[in-house]
Amino acid sequence: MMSARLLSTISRGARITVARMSGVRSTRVAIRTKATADETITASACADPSMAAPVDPTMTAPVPKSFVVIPRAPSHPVIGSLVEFIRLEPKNTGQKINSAMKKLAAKYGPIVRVSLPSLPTEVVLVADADMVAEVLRAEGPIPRRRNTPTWEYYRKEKNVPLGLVFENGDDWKRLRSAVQTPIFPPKNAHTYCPAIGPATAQVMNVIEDGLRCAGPRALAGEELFAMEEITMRWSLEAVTTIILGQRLGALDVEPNPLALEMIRAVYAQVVTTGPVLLMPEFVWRNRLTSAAREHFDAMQRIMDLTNKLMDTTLDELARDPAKLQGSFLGQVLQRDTTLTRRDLLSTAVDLMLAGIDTTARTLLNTMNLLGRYPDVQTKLRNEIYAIVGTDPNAQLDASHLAKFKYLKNVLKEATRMFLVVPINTRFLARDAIVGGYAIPQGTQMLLATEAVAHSPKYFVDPETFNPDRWDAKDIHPFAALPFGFGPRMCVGRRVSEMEMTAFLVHLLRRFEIMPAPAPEDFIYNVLLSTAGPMPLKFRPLDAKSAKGTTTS
Ligand code: HEM
Repeated sequence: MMSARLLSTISRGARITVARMSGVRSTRVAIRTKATADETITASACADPSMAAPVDPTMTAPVPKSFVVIPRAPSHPVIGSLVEFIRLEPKNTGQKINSAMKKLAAKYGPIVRVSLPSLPTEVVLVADADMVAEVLRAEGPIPRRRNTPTWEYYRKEKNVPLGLVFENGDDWKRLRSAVQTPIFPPKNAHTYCPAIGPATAQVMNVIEDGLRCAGPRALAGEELFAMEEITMRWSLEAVTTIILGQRLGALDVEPNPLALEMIRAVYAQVVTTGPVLLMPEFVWRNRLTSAAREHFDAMQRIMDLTNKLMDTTLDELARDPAKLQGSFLGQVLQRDTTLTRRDLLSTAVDLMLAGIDTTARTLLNTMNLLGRYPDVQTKLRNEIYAIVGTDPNAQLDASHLAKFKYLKNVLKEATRMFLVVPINTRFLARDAIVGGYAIPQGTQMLLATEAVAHSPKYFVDPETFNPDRWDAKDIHPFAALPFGFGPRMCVGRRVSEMEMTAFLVHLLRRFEIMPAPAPEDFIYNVLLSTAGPMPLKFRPLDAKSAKGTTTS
């Protein structure tokens, strides 16, 4: 067991050298991305030339076209292609960059050169699954993503490592290696399932109480019910339980003020990022606008709050090392690692920051879709009844998770239709041919993953919510990448899927989601979200309907 002394040393900020424990083999963690069968095939097919189509030696390969003839969006000094963005998305351009990019690809073609005010060099936007594949095949073993300049600036100023999300190169690999095994493989992600059971049961009571307070029409499912804050509180509670092994009290009748402050800070950080990044650097560096001040203030609060929570966990683990098994942080500390206290802090901040809003927003959207597609909802509920039982208090456990088939399709389809991260980035690790153009190593590529996932080229009737489409075997493997791809794929993917499964399993045994309109508008502030509250209506299921299929 890890000694209490070592743990208390960690909590005081010393460097962890070799955390050797009896019974635990001290192996470094290899990064593998065997995420799902289809991804495994894709990844190996990319790497293994023997799997490529046979080449006819008499045919000469077409000569790639030069980089400079790639269509180019008009650009001006300092402001880059901003004028063109405004032309394409005149209203609220700063929060519609993803949509402007979609329109840019429709106007100039699926590969286009763009200049952004916040970037020193031109970037290449691709909005085609084959081209996305070509880019990702050239990402190399340590893929590099663009980081957010304000985040980098802030962390350097505070002497905190850039962290898992924003670090690049060997420093990223070191962090990713340390966290990969405790969180990424489904088998390990699923071990956190029982831990979030109580919070998930509790949030159902919060919803029912909320409906009752809102009045008889809300309780009858006839009135819209605001779920944003409740879903965020649950998501925060679940992530904190998983990452730090702590119940925060975000769902209590009198929620822990710390939890509410965290939610507010995460929200402020997310909504200010887009507008701040459109400002020239000297403006945000000197905090010359209220958005810039709010942005840095939010980062500070997230860091302080996570630091406080982490201290509690480390003290607790120092007192009772048996608790190491229960949380992600404990699991990380059980391995042979050279992570410092600052590394742990930046990792915990990143996991919280990347894990709260993403999961909550995806769930809000999934609930809206299930309300609008009652047949899908009924089929899903029946699968849940068959696997977990009709008793709404029966707990989900890890053994149930592998049995869901339709629920997996529902989540695949919901995340295809609503990519909370609608654009991804990569720097090419080598010279590559993308869309027939020769693109030099180091070029920054923007992957318009949302545009691709909504393209009729890859999905018949793409705006229809059709989970059954995922039974087909011929879906382009790079057409829907809501969690990214390769060694840099979302490290929280399996945890997030497990969390969303738990939420839906509890929700659909307690409530019927009633039809409500589709969200009118979406905005993009680092994450994609609805411009207003997500339209949702719920009705508690009565005992009769809980016995079998329901209809609206
Ligand atoms: C529906 C929920 C989620 C979605 C759609 C999502 C999506 C993504 C995407 C697209 C990326 C970039 C991947 C790439 O570049 O290839 C990413 C990275 C990341 N996500 Fe998630 N995510 C979700 C939930 C979570 C959760 C719950 C956590 C933590 C518990 C998390 C932690 C991270 C981290 C740390 C990274 C950076 C990984 C790295 O660069 O090595 N995410 N996520």
